[in-house]
Amino acid sequence: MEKSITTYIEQRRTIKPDKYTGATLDDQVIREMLEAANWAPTHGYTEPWRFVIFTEEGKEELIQLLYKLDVAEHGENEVRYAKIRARVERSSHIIAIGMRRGENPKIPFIEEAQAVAAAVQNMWLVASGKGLGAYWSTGSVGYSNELTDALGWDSSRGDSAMGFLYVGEYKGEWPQGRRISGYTDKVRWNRG
Ligand SMILES: Cc1cc2nc3c(=O)[nH]c(=O)nc-3n(C[C@H](O)[C@H](O)[C@H](O)COP(=O)(O)O)c2cc1C
Repeated sequence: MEKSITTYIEQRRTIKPDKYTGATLDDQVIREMLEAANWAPTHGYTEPWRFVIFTEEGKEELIQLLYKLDVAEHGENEVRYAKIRARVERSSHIIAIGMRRGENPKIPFIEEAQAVAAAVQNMWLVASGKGLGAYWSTGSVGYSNELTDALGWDSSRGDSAMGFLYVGEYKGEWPQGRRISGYTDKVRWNRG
């Protein structure tokens, strides 16, 4: 039987790079994810999501960039360097996520950020639906001006990086999801 959309949503999972096989996926699956991202909703067709895809030799550049930002915050640290390297190397593609501010001043920052999050969710659903590992990491530098500008966006005009979606092949058992409470604890109905 075909899976329903709610099942895809419930089975979307965070799977971190230490669980990936290390194999390189065909770019085609990433293109499908990006196509899904581009169908996210926006207020005023601003379509603010931007992505930089690091794969193959590009991963080395990302390791150096992430470590440079990490050193600025924590100083030189070999253990941290090894963690950054392993996370990137185990991944097949790492999608740097950005929000590019539109020209319409009536659209507030929060709406552009929400649109980007919707785009990431779309990508993530496609990845999980294909049984791939995916992990959205923001960490301490995920929104920084330094990262934003290093990725080719412009923090001075309000653009912002929004972390990374790590993607990789996963062969393990599909993880169980967990929620602290059901939706009924977060919802109030009003029928007048
Ligand atoms: C905007 C955003 C940023 C996140 N950043 C991190 C992060 O920096 N580190 C981390 O371990 N998990 C991060 N996560 C993943 C969450 O921890 C994860 O989604 C949560 O544990 C629920 O698991 P699930 O995605 O399998 O439902 C982030 C998730 C979102 C939505």
